[in-house]
Amino acid sequence: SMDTIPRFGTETPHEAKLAELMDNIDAWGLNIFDVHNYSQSHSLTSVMYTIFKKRNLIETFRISPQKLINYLVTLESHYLDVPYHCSIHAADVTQAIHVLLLIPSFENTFTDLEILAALFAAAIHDVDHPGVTNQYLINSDNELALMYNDTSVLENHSLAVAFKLLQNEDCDFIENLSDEQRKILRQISIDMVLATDMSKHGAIMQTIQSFHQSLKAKQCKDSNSNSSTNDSLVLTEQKERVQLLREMLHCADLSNPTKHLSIYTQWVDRIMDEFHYQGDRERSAGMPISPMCNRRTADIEMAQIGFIQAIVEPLWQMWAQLVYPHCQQMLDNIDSNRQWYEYQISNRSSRNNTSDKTTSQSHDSKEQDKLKG
Ligand SMILES: COc1ccccc1COc1cc(C2=NN(C3CCCCCC3)C(=O)C2(C)C)ccc1OC
Ligand SMILES: [Zn+2]
Repeated sequence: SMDTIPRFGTETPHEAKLAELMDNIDAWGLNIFDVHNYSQSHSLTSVMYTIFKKRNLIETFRISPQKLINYLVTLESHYLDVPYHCSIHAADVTQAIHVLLLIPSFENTFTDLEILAALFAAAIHDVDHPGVTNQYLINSDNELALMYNDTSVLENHSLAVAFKLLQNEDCDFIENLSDEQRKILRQISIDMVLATDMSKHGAIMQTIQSFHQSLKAKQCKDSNSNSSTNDSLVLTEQKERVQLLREMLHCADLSNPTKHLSIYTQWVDRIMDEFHYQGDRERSAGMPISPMCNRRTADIEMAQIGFIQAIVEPLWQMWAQLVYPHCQQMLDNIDSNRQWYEYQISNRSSRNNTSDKTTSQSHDSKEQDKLKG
């Protein structure tokens, strides 16, 4: 008999709790760590399956639910158990791009196929990530660097692994797409995942500036012509729509500081664990230790303030301008989170001057509770 598919794609004794969490699938404040815990560590499968159902993609593309789940569970199992670049990060980025695609400005912008490709790209973008940077793979003569000639090594590898898994008959959930649709899905996914390579960040920032100016100019012209159009962006060229999707995935990938402090600090702990473990491997291999990867000298708060000021805030400010006022919550969270880290630093110095040494952890958590409000 057709064994029924569980409501969120995977069996869990906490289905009621998971249902409560999934009511927030469209919200920026979804707690992806709770989803991971209540889905028996299947956050990527349950988030993707819930989004596909909600967006009616299973009907639109005549997807076999069982093959979709087979693919998602297999993809999830090919994310490694590393602190940051694990399947929870993929689930987090996938849910983030789903929320960004819901912004009213994009109501009439993307085709169903482009939305399918964007969600697929987010889900696969870091699969089989070994928890070290491209530079480490290059410096350590890793076979992946050899395979991909030192160019976007991790990003090329994740794409290859993700598409390899699709060749499995039981996992080919896009079997009913036409050849043309499969070609477009593959083309958009490759473009978007390769754009998550941080070495491309500068180039993306360059194009965003000029691209958004041309879009705003276009938007004014359109709205003047017929006042009926709401603020939704209509882009005739697929190339332009893919440019937007590329930026959107990059924003989703760099969205940790745009989340509530209690979520953001968990991602900081995870990335520092991953970078420090890389630093340990570099130290024991006698390699130069990458910046911020040396657990003995790392200044976690300074690294976050630098990350926000140099990378995350400028990117999200440019993005928020295009979709104003729909991303103010992200900018507000970035600002309050940066202030919290600045407060930690200022507090650190005064704390060092006091005689009684309150343990930093309990002190911070008390501060954190105060800030939670
Ligand atoms: C430049 O920021 C940092 C440096 C060292 C320690 C910590 C930070 C700030 O914290 C984060 C950093 C990243 C990333 N940093 N980078 C790269 C790494 C190589 C250095 C040059 C460019 C940045 C990435 O590719 C990702 C996106 C994984 C992701 C989440 C973070 O915090 C939640
Ligand atoms: Zn990522």
